Amino acid sequence: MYNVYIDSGTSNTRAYLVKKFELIDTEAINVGTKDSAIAGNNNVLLTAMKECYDKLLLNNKLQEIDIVDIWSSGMVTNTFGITEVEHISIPITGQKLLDKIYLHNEEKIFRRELKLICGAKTAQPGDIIDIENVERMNNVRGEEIEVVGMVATKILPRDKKCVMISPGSHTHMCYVKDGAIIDIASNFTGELNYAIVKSTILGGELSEKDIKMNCEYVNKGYQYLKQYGICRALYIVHGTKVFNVCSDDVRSQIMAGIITGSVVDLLGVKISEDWKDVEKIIIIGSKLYVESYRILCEEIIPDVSVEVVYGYEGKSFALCGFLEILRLRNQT
Ligand SMILES: O=C(O)C(=O)C[C@@H](O)[C@H](O)CO
Repeated sequence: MYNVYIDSGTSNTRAYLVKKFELIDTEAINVGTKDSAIAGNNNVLLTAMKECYDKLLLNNKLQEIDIVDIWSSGMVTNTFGITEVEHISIPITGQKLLDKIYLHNEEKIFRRELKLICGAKTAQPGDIIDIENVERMNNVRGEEIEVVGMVATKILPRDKKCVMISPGSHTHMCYVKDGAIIDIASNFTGELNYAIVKSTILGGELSEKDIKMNCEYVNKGYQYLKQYGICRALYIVHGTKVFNVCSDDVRSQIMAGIITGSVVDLLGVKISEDWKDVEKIIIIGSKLYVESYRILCEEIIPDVSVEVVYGYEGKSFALCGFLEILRLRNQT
């Protein structure tokens, strides 16, 4: 009995073949909802998802009939994903995600039912969101299942109030209490970095690799941000090239300090105003730049312990979250 789980974000898609509760195989592709938003329709995303799915079947000598269910989480429920499904309101637990699974009959490419795991929002049912209050709204699609995985694996201890930070195309900070997400703060980060790298003069001045972060340069970027604001801070990065003061690697670390600094500054404000009882900050990610979050959390919020985790027993936290959903379903 096999399930396929497809975790698809803004920029990437990962598909997992699961037998009972065991991971059998995985496939990934650099296509996400951003690509359907740019294309103006979701064919590119669905085709990429199906390509991963077909490879899993082919590589494991399986047929369509062997797959009991196909599940998907992340940006697939965004307007530009598979089909738009409203977020679920906080508080969010694994059980709530399971209870609200959305069944979607995908007729274009998969031609079968998909079980969609919904995202989460801070707005409550019935809230009217307008230009006056939208700044107080936050939402995730994909990070909620990662939190479920982190709670299930005890990386987020149930008896501690934690902030989970998931750096990515967008960086969300989820405030987790008693194993449930009770608040979120959302930021536009990786996509900003990508746009700067792809479409500005800085593109030719920054390192193309994911490089090791050094606190001296990350802190420098943060200081520029604080002192001058984002526009001048970015110009200073350009200035280091004009006046030939440092290498592309150093510039990239300064740049990380600027973008990450803007997020961690917000975290500092949230902790001093709303999330006062936070005991631990846990950052997840597999790339080296994620260290910039640890460096700046230690700098800006020195009283709260911070840890970077890269997954659990070789599994992504989204997969751990999905396995937890399967377990919860088995119990009912
Ligand atoms: O809810 C949406 O539609 C989003 O755009 C959420 C997005 O920021 C993801 O959480 C990124 O991982």
